[in-house]
Amino acid sequence: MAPELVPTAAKSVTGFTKPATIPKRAFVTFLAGNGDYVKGVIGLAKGLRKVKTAYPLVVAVLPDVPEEHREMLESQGCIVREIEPVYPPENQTQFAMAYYVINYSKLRIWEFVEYSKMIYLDGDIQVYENIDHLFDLQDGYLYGVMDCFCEKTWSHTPQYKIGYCQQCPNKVQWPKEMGQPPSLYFNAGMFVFEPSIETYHDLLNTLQVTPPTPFAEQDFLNMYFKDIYKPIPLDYNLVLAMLWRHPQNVELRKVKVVHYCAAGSKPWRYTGKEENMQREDIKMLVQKWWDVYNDSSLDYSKSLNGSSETQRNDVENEPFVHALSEVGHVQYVTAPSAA
Ligand SMILES: O=c1ccn([C@@H]2O[C@H](COP(=O)(O)OP(=O)(O)O)[C@@H](O)[C@H]2O)c(=O)[nH]1
Ligand SMILES: OC[C@H]1O[C@H](O[C@@H]2[C@@H](O)[C@H](O)[C@@H](O)[C@H](O)[C@@H]2O)[C@H](O)[C@@H](O)[C@H]1O
Ligand SMILES: [Mn+2]
Repeated sequence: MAPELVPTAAKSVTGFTKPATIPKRAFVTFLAGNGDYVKGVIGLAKGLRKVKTAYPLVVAVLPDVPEEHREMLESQGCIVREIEPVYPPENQTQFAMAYYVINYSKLRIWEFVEYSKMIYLDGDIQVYENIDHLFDLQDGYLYGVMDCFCEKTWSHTPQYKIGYCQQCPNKVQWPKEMGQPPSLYFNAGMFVFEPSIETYHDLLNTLQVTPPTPFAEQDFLNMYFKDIYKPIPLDYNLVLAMLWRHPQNVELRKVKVVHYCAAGSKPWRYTGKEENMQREDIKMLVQKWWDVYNDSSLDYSKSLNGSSETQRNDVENEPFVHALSEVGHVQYVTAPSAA
């Protein structure tokens, strides 16, 4: 039985004691529809448990996610939060994928202000090594991994047309007559951010006056956060196309997070028929995803050894303890457990 941790209240400058404000952190993902993406989110929940994260996974669900799927997520220890859809202004845009229009609803996560810092992860992402340290990145910035412009999905862009990609900026020089090269651009399948009501309202207001573009909310987020976006290494969000577009940039053994976004690579839909899907590295990564998804020892109820009540308290305490230690000036004293 873990020793009871008795946090002493933080001493404030006025000498009055007040409960330490506990900065809460969480991972957050997004789920829409009644289809098979719920498998992606369940896999993500089990993967985060396997790497022993100290933080919970919040799932922002659209109203069309059925009760059965919500219960499956709760039984895997997820915190399910219903959000209202967000639609872009009336438009004739041809999105790179027609369903991208629902991805604007991701913007609702800026409203989750009970959390001081969150890491957003798409449902088609898996975490294979602990990335909790990303929560300690300096506040005031949005962190994400630079995307690649070389897939056909980018064929509508000037950079694709001239063969320019930020992943190899020296291969094709950006022609002066085309003005400035594109700003650094992150893949919106994974990013570290700080929820904020002011930012949330400004995002929604700005969206309503911003003509939609092919990569939907990903384009919009890159435009909105252009001045505070900071790139982090691709080990934190391997966009699979990097394996064949920029293999020189990838050291697979160092990769901590894999993003199954290449056409045909969603593990729960994998047939191996699409281009690049017969590659040995793709087959290995798809199998790796299934190994986590099928590992019953990672199920929420089974991962709590001892009495689930006691262990659940410890599990629930972990973020609490972690958060307390974050606050820095809080000293806590271990005391013999009551039992
Ligand atoms: O039918 C859908 C389509 C998308 N999504 C969510 O929206 C994210 C972004 O879509 P997707 O990952 O398919 O885009 P990609 O990264 O492949 O471009 C997914 O990961 C899911 O979290 C969903 O829940 N249901
Ligand atoms: O709604 C737009 C989506 O745009 C991004 O996916 C793209 C992007 O990664 C391209 O670079 C790839 O070529 C493409 O395959 C992939 O689908 C995000 O992963 C997703 O979360 C979401 O924001
Ligand atoms: Mn994705």
